[in-house]
Amino acid sequence: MSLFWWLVTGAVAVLIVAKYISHRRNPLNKFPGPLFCAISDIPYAYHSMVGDHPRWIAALHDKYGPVVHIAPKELAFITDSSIRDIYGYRKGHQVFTKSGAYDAAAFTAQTRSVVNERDPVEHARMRKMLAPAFSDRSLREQWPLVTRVCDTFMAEIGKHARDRRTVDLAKYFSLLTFDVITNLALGESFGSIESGKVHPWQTFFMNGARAMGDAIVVLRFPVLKNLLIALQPPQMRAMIKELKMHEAFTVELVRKRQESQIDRPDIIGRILQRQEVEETEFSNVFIAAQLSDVVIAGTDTTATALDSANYFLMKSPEAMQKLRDEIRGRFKRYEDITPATTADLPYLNAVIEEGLRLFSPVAWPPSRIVPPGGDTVDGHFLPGGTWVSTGYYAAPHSASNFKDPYEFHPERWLSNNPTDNLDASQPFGVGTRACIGKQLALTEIRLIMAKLHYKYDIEAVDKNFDWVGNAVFRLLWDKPALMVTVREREVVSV
Ligand code: HEM
Repeated sequence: MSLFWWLVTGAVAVLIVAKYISHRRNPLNKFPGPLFCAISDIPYAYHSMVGDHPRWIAALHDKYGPVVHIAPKELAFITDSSIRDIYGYRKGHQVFTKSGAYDAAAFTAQTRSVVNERDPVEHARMRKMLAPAFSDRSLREQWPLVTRVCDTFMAEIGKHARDRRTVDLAKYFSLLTFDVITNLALGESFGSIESGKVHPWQTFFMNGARAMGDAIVVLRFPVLKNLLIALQPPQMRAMIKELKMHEAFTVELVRKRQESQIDRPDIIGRILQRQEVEETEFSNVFIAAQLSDVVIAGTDTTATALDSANYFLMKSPEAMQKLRDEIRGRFKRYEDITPATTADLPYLNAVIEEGLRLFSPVAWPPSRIVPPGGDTVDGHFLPGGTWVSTGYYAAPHSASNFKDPYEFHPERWLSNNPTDNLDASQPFGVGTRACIGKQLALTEIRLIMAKLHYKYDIEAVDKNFDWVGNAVFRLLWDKPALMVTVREREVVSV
């Protein structure tokens, strides 16, 4: 063997011994899980890269129980009490801050933003700045904007029905939620629905989110990270170029709006007003970073919720019929369907909850750090610095929380339910870092569902297609087409 191979073999041997020693000393070793996960981040990274991460975590819980050692310094949980311990407020306990994984979710190196800010005080400042845009009053003022976009979507779907063309509902939901959010967040209309095409800027956003998913993995391997920064392979250079274009484009939108003095009840308008209240001037790049978060966090998530609710309904004719009966029984005219009148449709709400439970749009385990000095999760004392999470996908798919966890039963959300632990499904998160757009998302979803199923009968083109099973997870879900036929129920004016 040459000297080179002796050196390589020696280096590998030293690495294995070092890993073994640190493994023996790791206090998390007492928790169950695969040995490879306990000594290396490789399994975590591998499942992130192949796109089955949420399913992998769920399978580990099925095998090892409610707490699993998923990476050397990281544990995953699935109980509702772990959700409260990790993400909620506990009197006398310190906050579990977001983990270093969130450093990957950076819009720019110049500033942090509401999603990736890890410091609780700074985050509270950002949340306060954004809160007025998501207040009940603000949302009420924004409904005409949302309703207009929803009606454009309905008219476009109607063209497919009249021409007897099939339609990719997943694509159209994505165009719809992008048009809604860019209208609200930035006061800009990109007309994606009318064009039937994904706007290049939406592609920037989606590519940006995927790049963040890859960066989350790379950050786990500091040597690899430094190597990539030093070598800058072509894909990375292209990605950085795209991120910079995205940044410049968003900052320019903010600049234009600052100068225009338009008074419009949208999210950017509320942020600009906030400057006057606080008597501070936020930089354009700071505002752009917050708005970019809102667009990334609010577009694909809402579209995924619409996709899954409709996919599962098309697989369950009985549930579909109950939903149609509820909506068509409640509304005499299409014009009567509004954000206010759709708030209290019990079956519709149950369908949405169940879709979110079965296919959580945020399916990545949102990790937090146990504070210095250590703290308990689910009754286990954990050393400070341990990364912990409750899987928004894994928890609702565990038979320890839900009966027949992989089956679509909206009824579980309707009446006293002794078999399911409904608190274990928290698709919008819990605590100070929970979703700021929850009310906006739910109202938008209810409005679209009610309008769609009032006016049209939709059916899957291929009734056996496993749409959920074919979705790949890369921070967001990469979803296959959801091909449907649409038939107009009756002549109703839009
Ligand atoms: C069905 C749709 C949605 C789901 C399931 C969802 C889910 C979530 C979850 C689970 C979190 C916490 C993530 C974490 O801890 O890492 C979150 C945070 C967030 N969401 Fe949503 N979201 C949805 C729609 C929206 C919409 C429509 C908006 C904005 C218009 C939005 C804006 C945000 C923001 C800004 C955060 C960060 C909050 C913070 O850290 O303070 N989301 N969302």
